[in-house]
Amino acid sequence: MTDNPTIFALSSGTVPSAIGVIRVSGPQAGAALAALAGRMPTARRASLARLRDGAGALLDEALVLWFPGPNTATGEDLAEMHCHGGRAVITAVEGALAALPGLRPAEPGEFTRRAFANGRIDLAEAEGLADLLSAETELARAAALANAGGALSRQVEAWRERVLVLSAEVEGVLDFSDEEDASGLPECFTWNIAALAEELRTWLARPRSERLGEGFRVVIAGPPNAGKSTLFNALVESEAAITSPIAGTTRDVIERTVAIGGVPFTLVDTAGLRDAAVADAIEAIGIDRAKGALARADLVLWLGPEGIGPHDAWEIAAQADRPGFTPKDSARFTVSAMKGEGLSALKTALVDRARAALPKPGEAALNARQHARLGEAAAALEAAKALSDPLLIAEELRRARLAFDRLIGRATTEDMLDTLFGRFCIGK
Ligand SMILES: Nc1nc2c(c(=O)[nH]1)N(C=O)[C@@H](CNc1ccc(C(=O)N[C@@H](CCC(=O)O)C(=O)O)cc1)CN2
Ligand SMILES: Nc1nc2c(ncn2[C@@H]2O[C@H](COP(=O)(O)OP(=O)(O)OP(=O)(O)O)[C@@H](O)[C@H]2O)c(=O)[nH]1
Ligand SMILES: [Mg+2]
Repeated sequence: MTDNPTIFALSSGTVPSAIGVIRVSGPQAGAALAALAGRMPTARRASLARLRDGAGALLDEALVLWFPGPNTATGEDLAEMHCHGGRAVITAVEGALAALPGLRPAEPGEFTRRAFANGRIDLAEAEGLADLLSAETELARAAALANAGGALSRQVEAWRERVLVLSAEVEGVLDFSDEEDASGLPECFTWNIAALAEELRTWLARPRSERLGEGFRVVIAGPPNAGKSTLFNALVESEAAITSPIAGTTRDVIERTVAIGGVPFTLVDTAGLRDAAVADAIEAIGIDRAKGALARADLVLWLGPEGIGPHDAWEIAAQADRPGFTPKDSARFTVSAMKGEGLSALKTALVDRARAALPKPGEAALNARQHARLGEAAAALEAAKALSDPLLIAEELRRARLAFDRLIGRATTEDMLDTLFGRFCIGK
């Protein structure tokens, strides 16, 4: 009981709310529920119960659930109390739980950590869950759910199996290496290693999952008064940037992360680019910052004269509603941010462009940690491919397998787990 305390926490977000779900996980979960509810509810069936503290005082009337382990979300005995979500209600129920022997409040991510410790989920699935909880867009949700549901883990298991088969072949050669007719490894062996390494390289080249949080970076640039901030405001659908007829209004780089068509974007407004000699000192700093932002863009929307923007920028003919506006042949889009004209075509094109650069919907994407481990596996396989000594090949295959194990958390360190589970909120 001391080395495995029973934990409890509010698992349903902020108070006050309509309903506050308090979860209890661990060996004392059943006893705790019985103590508060006055009886042991039927397993896996919702029922209404009066919750009372140790002195018999009524705390709340709540829906309660009892999930006996090990087939539960945490792999332990698990109880839930769906209380009224008022601050005092939650505090009172938590207080009654804390007074019971062997119970303590959960740390951030501790329920998920137990699910991992009990083999209910692996590391890649836990990371998927963390991403799912922080997903802000439809695309991020779909990618995180794929990983949380084990899409990446299953893929890694399949690769690991293939390496195991290859290892067995090498070991076979090693076992018989004393014999005279030891013919070495078959030709298809190297070919199989190469094919696997190639497959890993394809995965490594895919867009990374962090991109889903950061969004596709679109930088709006051009000379002063081109209508950059007005277009920026229209795209982020708020008056985030000041607009005015005075040239040099925007000085700072202004960023907003928004979802357009379920796809995450970071839109960036910049100071108008012009000769630093014409600009005042502050504006000149702004122009420097704008150049910095341009360097980090995934795509530039260029609102300036034809042909002098960044070479792969999209040229935008802005302020199309102005009297005397002359359409430009070179412009990819003609818009009036003020009248809202041409914006939907621009948005559609931006969504298409961003989708190509971001993880595909529902396709398992790699985060930085997973990418590093997979990179190690690929490097080991490429090394194995170049070797002829079976002993050395066996060693490289072991390295590849260790990298896969680390990827899905068969081999982990406490530090790594602290970092991952610290990402979760209390109650998850
Ligand atoms: N009320 C409530 N809602 C919730 C959760 C929760 O813990 N409580 N979850 C918390 O994350 C998520 C659902 N995740 C869950 C994962 C596994 C099991 C579970 O009991 N699994 C068993 C039995 C499955 C079954 O009945 O078919 C198993 O896998 O063996 C429950 C919830 C989201 N919604
Ligand atoms: N008629 C019309 N006026 C526009 C349009 N877009 C911008 N303007 C006007 O043009 C002026 C400059 O617009 P801004 O969006 O501030 O231009 P900017 O490119 O951000 O300028 P700086 O921040 O100084 O570099 C403002 O007076 C806007 O109201 C448009 O689509 N139609
Ligand atoms: Mg501006």
